Amino acid sequence: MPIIAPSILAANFLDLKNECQRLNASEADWFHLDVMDGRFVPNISFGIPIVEAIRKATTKTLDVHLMIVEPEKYVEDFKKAGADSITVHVEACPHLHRNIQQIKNLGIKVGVALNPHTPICMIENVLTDIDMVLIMSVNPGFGGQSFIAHSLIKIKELKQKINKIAPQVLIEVDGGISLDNASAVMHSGADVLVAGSSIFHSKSPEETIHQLKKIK
Ligand SMILES: O=C(CO)[C@H](O)[C@H](O)COP(=O)(O)O
Ligand SMILES: [Fe+2]
Repeated sequence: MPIIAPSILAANFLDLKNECQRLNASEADWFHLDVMDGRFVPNISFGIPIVEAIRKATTKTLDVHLMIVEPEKYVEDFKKAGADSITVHVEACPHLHRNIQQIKNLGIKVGVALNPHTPICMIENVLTDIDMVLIMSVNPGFGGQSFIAHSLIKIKELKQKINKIAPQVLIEVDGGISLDNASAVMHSGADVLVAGSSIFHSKSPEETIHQLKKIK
């Protein structure tokens, strides 16, 4: 059964309290929070105050996806704001091993994200140090983009590697996930499905989450 992580980026920001309450009452497992800085990615989303506010609105896991440069300057603040896990991008971290240790020392889970063009081998030497790998199945920066088909090959390759050396590491897939492709993503080896538009822009987000949850 997949872990379902709705991406708040696609929620109605004017009615965030209600959106959180709906997710609380749904089968959603995690809240996925996309933080964008306008430097690592060509878009700015939200930051620490929103994470803090959402923390007050749910007891579910807050899965913070940092699409920012120099994450080491902010991870402590995101932990204080209520993050249960922080994922940083390998492309934004020239000292990735150090960044991972810093997040682990905060006592929360740590993930590493890979852009669509970044090969799996870039994280091979830290796989045993982390809790999760996030495979970006769109170019980061925006919700509502189309799933990049090559991601399936990448998920399979990562799954094989993880099975061999770090079977406890979760594979999270993020970008363009819908009821049409979620089954293929799961069969390729995913554990966590992030979905923004396909949940929040559907007729019934609760029902879409329920259908995603049923995927084997
Ligand atoms: O990290 C992200 C974008 O950079 C988002 O999590 C992702 O795009 C989810 O939105 P959607 O399901 O609409 O593609
Ligand atoms: Fe994300």
